[in-house]
Amino acid sequence: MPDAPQSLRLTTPLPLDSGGELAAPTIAYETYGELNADRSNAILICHALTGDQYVASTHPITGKPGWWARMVGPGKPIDTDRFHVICANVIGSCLGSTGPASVAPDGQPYALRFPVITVRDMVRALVGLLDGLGIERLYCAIGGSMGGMQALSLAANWPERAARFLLIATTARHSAQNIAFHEVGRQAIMADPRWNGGDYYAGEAPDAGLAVARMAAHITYLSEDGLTEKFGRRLQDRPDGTQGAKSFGFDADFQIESYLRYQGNGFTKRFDANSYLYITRAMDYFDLADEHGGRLTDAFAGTTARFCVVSFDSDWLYPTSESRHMVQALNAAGAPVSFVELSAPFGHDSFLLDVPALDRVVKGFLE
Ligand SMILES: CC(=O)SCCNC(=O)CCNC(=O)[C@H](O)C(C)(C)COP(=O)(O)OP(=O)(O)OC[C@H]1O[C@@H](n2cnc3c(N)ncnc32)[C@H](O)[C@@H]1OP(=O)(O)O
Ligand SMILES: N[C@@H](CCO)C(=O)O
Repeated sequence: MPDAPQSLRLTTPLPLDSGGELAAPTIAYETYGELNADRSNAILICHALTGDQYVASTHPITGKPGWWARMVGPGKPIDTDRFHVICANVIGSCLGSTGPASVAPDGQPYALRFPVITVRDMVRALVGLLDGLGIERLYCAIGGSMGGMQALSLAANWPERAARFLLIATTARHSAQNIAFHEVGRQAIMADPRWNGGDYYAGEAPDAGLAVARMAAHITYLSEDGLTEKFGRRLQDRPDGTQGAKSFGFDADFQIESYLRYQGNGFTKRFDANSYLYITRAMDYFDLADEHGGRLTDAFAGTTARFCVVSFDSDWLYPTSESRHMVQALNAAGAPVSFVELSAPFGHDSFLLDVPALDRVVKGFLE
């Protein structure tokens, strides 16, 4: 079991890549397992776009198990009998860390007055959290998807803060295709009249736009084979009990339509539309080579850490070629790095699902 929900307020303003700063942001986090006497067994898990700090504990809104409960816990690949696990909600999000829905110093929600942040800004806040917790050097920093971007950013900008980095289903640079999908989602939110220029906290939220954004994004987290296997062209049972019949209208005739509507609507219950805008923007801006003078290798110059890079053969969002690119850069920087492409049918979200080979890789790397 985790400790009670925890948060830490940074005591100084957080400088941002945009040139601005965030006044004393709050970082909400969860911990699992005991920190040992010499503080050498801490693992930081960084979450993906819509993830949160509830990595292995019940989500306070959905009531569902933590998003990596299969991976984190006593005797699990990230073994909390051995490691002290920390997982924090990124700034810009909406599960307790400071974000656009938070109250600004003037007493009103930030909304679009919240500054545009980068992945490096998120990590700067995480480093502030580690400082506050008195953890100088992590045993390992781990992340999938945007979590992997954070781990990469930590490796590049604060290399002394971790001895190992485990990067899963991620990339060192957001591609044009990924920026394009994010832009579709943002436009769906902004086209919802309830979005109201981001100023909706006193009224109804732009759930219709946010649901469409999630539906479009969710497709990118899956794979064609996975969709065919799970739904194919099968028809959805209708609310009136009719089975296997087309409506000759625009109901959710196909199971995949029904599924996407369900995922889209469910998402609006646990996520803030403005946070979605800010976090997707941070991901789009992520380009580690560009941050380090144009050569990815230079981002890792002088690192003494060990790296493990994992990709999935069905992930077309962050394909294996992007992982290879990271591995080549790490090799060129002289870093010890192991790399594996795992076979799994679930697309990008494979890192969240039942892929026993991933469990073995994670456990093996931590040993
Ligand atoms: C670090 C992080 O990334 S944290 C964020 C990760 N979490 C999320 O993304 C949460 C939302 N996403 C999901 O649930 C993702 O699909 C996953 C990857 C996490 C889970 O995948 P799976 O276990 O394969 O579940 P699946 O995608 O099939 O969804 C199951 C749900 O869809 C519903 N569903 C399945 N078929 C249909 C259908 N035809 N019509 C309507 N609903 C359907 C199921 O009833 C189930 O509902 P429930 O979640 O309320 O129990
Ligand atoms: N499905 C996960 C991973 C996206 O990269 C999320 O919603 O955060």
